[in-house]
Amino acid sequence: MDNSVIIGPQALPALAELLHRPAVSRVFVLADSNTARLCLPLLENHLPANYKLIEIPAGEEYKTLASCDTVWCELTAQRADRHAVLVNLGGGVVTDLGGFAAALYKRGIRFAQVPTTLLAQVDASVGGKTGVDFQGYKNQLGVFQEPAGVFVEPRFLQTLDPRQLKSGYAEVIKHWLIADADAFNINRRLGWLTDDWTTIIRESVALKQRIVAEDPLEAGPRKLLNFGHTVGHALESYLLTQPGREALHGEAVAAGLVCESWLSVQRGLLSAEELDKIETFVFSVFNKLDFVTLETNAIAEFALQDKKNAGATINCTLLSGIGHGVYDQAVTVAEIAESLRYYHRLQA
Ligand SMILES: NC(=O)c1ccc[n+]([C@@H]2O[C@H](COP(=O)([O-])OP(=O)(O)OC[C@H]3O[C@@H](n4cnc5c(N)ncnc54)[C@H](O)[C@@H]3O)[C@@H](O)[C@H]2O)c1
Ligand SMILES: O=C(O)C(=O)C[C@@H](O)[C@H](O)[C@H](O)COP(=O)(O)O
Ligand SMILES: [Zn+2]
Repeated sequence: MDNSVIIGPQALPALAELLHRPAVSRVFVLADSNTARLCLPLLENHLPANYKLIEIPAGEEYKTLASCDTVWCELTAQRADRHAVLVNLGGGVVTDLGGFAAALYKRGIRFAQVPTTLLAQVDASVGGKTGVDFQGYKNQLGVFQEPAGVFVEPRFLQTLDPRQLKSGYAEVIKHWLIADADAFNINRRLGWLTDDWTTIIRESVALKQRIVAEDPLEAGPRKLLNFGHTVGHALESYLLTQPGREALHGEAVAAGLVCESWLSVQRGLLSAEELDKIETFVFSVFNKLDFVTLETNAIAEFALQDKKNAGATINCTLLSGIGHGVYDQAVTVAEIAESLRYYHRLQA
C-alpha cells in the first residue's frame, strides 16, 4: 500500500484519481454528523456519483465497537467486496475508527484518510495507528494499518471551532518538544495563531513521518510520539467517566506535556528553565484542566493500561531537553499522581 500524504489544493483531486480507478468496485464515505454537513460538500465533487455515505454521531464517546458495527452492517447490506474503498472524512475519531473498521471488514479493504481537524491533519491520519476505545481505555482495540493515502485539504479547517483548533495544536507542540527545539522556540515567541496552517501541517507531518518510518510498530523510537500521553490519556479517560467534565484529546495531552516535563525535571533530565518555557507556552494556549487533588490517584491508575507498559512497569516518554525525547523511562503511579498535583498547584 502507498502511505503517501498529499497536502494542499492537489489533495482532493489526487483522491479522486484513486477512487475512479477501475480496480475500485465501490466507494463508501464515513463521516460524523458534523463532517457530513460541513465537510462533505467540499469533497463531494471528487467522489464517484454512486458513493454511499455512512454516518456516525460526533464525539469521542462514539469511538466504539458499536459505531464499527454501524459501518460493518452498512458495508454488508451494500454487499461491499474487497475492492471497495472506505473514505474517512473527519477528525481523529473518524480516521481512527474508519481505519480500524476497514482493516477488519473481510480481513481488510483499502481506506483513504481525509482529515478535517488540525489534530487529524498533523497527527491522527498519519502513521497507521487505528482503533477504538474499550471499557473506558483509550484505543484499547486497534491495529497498525496504513491507508491507501492521506489527503489533507487545509481549507476544511475554516469551519473548525477555535477550541478544536487548539486541541490539534497540542500535538504540534508535542512534535516540537520531542524533535525540533528551533521550531519550539520560534513558535513560542510567535504565539499559536497563524494564517499559514499549511506550513505547520507540512512540517508536523514530515516530523511524524520520519519517526514512524524508523519504527512503524512502536517497538522503540515511535514511543517518542507518545510524549504527554501517559498522563494525557489517563486524564482524558478519567474525565470521560465524569459527565460534563470531558476534555478534548489535545487538551488532555497539553496537560500531559506539562506533567511529563515536570517528571523529566524530577529525573534530572530537563532543567527548571526549560520546564518554565514549556509551561508558559502551553498555558498561553490552554486553560488548566479542572480536577481536585483527591482525584489524582484515580486518574494516575489509568496509566496502568498504557500500551507502552511492560508488565507492571509504566514506561513513559520524557524529555532530556527541549527537542529531545527519551522513551522507556519507568515511572510509578505515585509519581504520576505527584505530577498531577504539581499541575494542579500551578497558577495558569
Ligand atoms: N491514530 C493516531 O495516531 C492519533 C493521533 C492523535 C489523536 N488520535 C485520536 O484522535 C481523536 C481526536 O481527534 P479530533 O480532535 O480530530 O476529534 P474528533 O474527530 O472528535 O473531531 C472533533 C470535533 O470536530 C468536528 N469536526 C471535524 N472536522 C470539522 C470541520 N472541518 N469543521 C467543523 N467541525 C469539524 C467533529 O465532528 C467533532 O465534533 C482521539 O480519539 C485521539 O485518540 C489518534
Ligand atoms: O502515532 C503515534 O504513535 C502516537 O502515539 C500519536 C498520538 O498522538 C496518538 O494520540 C495515538 O493515538 C496514541 O496511541 P496509543 O498507542 O497511546 O493509543
Ligand atoms: Zn495524541
